[in-house]
Amino acid sequence: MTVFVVSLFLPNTINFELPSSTSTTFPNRGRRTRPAAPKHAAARIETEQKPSLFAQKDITPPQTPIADIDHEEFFAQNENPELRQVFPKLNNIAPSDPHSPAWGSGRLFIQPPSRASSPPPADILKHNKTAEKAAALGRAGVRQPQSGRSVSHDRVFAHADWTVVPADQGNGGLRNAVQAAVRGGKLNDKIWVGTLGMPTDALEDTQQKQDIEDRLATEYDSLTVFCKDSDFDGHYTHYCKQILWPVFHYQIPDNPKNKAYEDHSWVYYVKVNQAFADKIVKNWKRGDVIWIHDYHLLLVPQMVRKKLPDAKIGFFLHVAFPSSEVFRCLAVRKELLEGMLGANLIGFQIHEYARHFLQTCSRLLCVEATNEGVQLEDRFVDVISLAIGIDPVALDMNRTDPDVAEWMKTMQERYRGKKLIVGRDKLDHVRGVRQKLLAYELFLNKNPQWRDKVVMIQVATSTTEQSELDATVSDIVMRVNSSWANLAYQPLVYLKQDISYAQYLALLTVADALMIASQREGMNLTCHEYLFCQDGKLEGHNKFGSLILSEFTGSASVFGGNELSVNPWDYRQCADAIKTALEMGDEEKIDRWKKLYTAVMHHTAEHWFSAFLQRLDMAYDEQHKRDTTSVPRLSLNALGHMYQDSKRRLFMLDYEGTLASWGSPNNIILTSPQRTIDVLNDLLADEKNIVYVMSGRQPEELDRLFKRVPNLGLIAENGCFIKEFGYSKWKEMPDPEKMRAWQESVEGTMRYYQERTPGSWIEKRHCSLIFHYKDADDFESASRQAGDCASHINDACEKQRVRAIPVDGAVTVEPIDWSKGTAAMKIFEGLKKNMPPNLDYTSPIDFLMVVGDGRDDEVIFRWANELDRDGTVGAVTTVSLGSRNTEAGCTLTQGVTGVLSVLQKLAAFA
Ligand SMILES: O=P(O)(O)OC[C@H]1O[C@H](O[C@H]2O[C@H](CO)[C@@H](O)[C@H](O)[C@H]2O)[C@H](O)[C@@H](O)[C@@H]1O
Repeated sequence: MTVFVVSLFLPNTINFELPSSTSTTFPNRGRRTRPAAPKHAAARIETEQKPSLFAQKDITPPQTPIADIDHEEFFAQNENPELRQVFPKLNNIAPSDPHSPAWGSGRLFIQPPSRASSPPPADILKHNKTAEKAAALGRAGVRQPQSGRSVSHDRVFAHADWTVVPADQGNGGLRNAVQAAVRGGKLNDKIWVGTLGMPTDALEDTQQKQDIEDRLATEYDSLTVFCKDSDFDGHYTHYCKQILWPVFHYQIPDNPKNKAYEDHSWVYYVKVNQAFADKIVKNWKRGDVIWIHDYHLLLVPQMVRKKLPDAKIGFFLHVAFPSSEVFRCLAVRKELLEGMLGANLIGFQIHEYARHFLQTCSRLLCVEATNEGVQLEDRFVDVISLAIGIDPVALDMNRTDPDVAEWMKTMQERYRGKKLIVGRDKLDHVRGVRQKLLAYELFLNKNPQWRDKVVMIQVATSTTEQSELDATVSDIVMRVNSSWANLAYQPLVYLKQDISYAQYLALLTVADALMIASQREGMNLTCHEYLFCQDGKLEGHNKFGSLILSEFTGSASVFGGNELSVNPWDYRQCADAIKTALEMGDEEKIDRWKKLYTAVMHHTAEHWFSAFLQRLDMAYDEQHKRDTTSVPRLSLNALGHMYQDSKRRLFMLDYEGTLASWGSPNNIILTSPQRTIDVLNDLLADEKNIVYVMSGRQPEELDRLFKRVPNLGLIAENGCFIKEFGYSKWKEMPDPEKMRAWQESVEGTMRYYQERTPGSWIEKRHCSLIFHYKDADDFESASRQAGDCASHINDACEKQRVRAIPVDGAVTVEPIDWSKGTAAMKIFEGLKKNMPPNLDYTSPIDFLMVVGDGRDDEVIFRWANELDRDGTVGAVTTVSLGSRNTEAGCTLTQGVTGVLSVLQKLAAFA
């Protein structure tokens, strides 16, 4: 079995070697802030290629979860010279949050320039004459020549030498997790699927391109997805960065500059997602696992599902998932949700994002969402939260590099006698660098005693041009320094460029506090790496520094309040937190750090990786068990034998959709077809048979329907009322007072939505309320209202023990504590104690048949299967109609007619 790890960027990219005279003319030749990459490429690849060293050399792999692991013991066990060979060089791994540089812009490597221009405006895209029209308007949309390059010029790349190097963009957390899983023996066979993260039009139709693809496939376990430069630019720079990234991080599009309402770059998002799906489909073999990552590829799960209905697909969202109120601003919200729902398992970093997703599906798609996942018409999609973490083993190795020690020494000398507050963040609005600096300024203003004694070092990496933010931040930096600096002291060191990995580790180790002020962030692994580096293991260090962390990061949910939690919008609170961090006594510092460190060591990258795949296996098996294509057909022959061999039989039969076709819900005088009445009477003619009919309808309706079937047992309103077999009185299961109480409040809410949905109506039953919108004038908008209505009721009514369930064209609100399952249980218990008056023998039930067609029948299938499993009933048959996934033991595809004819045949055996 191979695991396809699908992520926008491959862990490797290409570095070209051009004659120096030529290369200088290419804008992509970036400033080298790190040593030449190829040297490290080889080392990194070695790490990736090696099979589990733990497995090879009898080194004890860390068990997951490793919360209780003793730190000393853990590293002592893994301190092995062999292991060091796996991490021979620093810079083999990057920070877990590496901050990708802008695509196609000045970078570390020599790569072709992009031939993309900005995506054309929406009105241009609608027409075929794109080029002419754009040219006539003199607007972007046709490929414009750009300075420093030309199409013929960049062909030089097609003949240049090249090497594979570790990419400087992408998800470092994911890469480290894959590496840790390989090392830990949890992942034997993997294939990365992704792009090179560089423009590739210049390589079009060349042998070079083929060679690169082949080399990556054979030597680096990587399938390369090639897209046109303009497609990738539209996808990544535009749709991902300008629409999805801000919206997923709550940058609500309420200003005219925001692009969330426009969708011209959507077509590129679709194209790139499709290119990924095609690549996967082409290479997938039965048994392979597909694990797709992050917001760049939200449509891929469904695109793959369309072609490979049986594939095992997982999806993990690394960034935050916003509340439904924010998500609904996206023009293509349904497509995005449906794209994700192509997976078998969807993972989020924390519970809050998973809950938002479930709520959003319920509201916008009007589907049933439970705590476990989303019930679609024909499939269930599991939803979990599982926080990613860092790889302590690799980090431990890498920090012993002499460069780290060197940098630590330099910094200690430079900042002797000063407390250091550090940070490394991407410079965009979401990461809150501005708020952080303002808080620091306030802290210095309020605490003169600290001036001269504290330095904040802020590294700000920039991915896209954010000139306004850039200017604001620079102003603050200047203001702080001009207010409080002197010849020997600079309170704020601001580096608007990335630093080497050695400097990064040194910075985290010598710091007294780390401050993260993200307005939103999926997780934030920088603070995990910081806590790890603060363990005092490096010579001369015994830090246990404080962590000031925005409450809006995923990591805050993992740390359980042991950090100094701040709201980055509350500058006063942030300034106070800085003071607290600097003045905290050792005892409290160590106590907090220990708890935080335990959390870091519990949520490791390796644990995350293997736990997700385990959950995916479980979800897939469970979903497939229920898939009707793998559920056998009912065998009449076997059923007949069981029927004849039994002494006392119980039938539990659903009514609408099973014994009769669905009637109109507002048809007051509902009648049962004669054939149904006859079949039931035939069954009841055999005194060994006890027959119950179950329905969501009210007792009065069922009385009317079955007045010509004496002795029939009835379950009304999905289990809230029972009329026992052979009796004539109904028993109401719930307390009628309680029912009245919740109905009163829920009806008000329902009425609100109903009034806004022309053509909808409310049906009131004794124990349930139903909002019908099947015949609404505008079905689309009605289903949105219905989704909101369901979600509103579910949020408000948990205490009243009722739930709203979206069903086909309606939302049903009913009590949680009563169902067909609870009714069946009660009836069965009763049968053990009391004999129905017309039966004069005492044999226990040895034949049980349950037939149903709806989701509400699943509880009773489950109940009956349990009686089968524990041997309470000798012969149990559970039958589901239709094609929805089910827990029933077998299926019947001929609908109501099929059910009636099977029952008729059984009755004839008497
Ligand atoms: O900038 P992108 O190329 O679009 O990628 C977005 C970010 O992805 C990674 O961060 C996300 O995943 C991390 C690990 O799960 C998580 O800690 C972080 O909160 C997420 O935003 C990557 O680490 C960042 O550098 C990218 O900017």
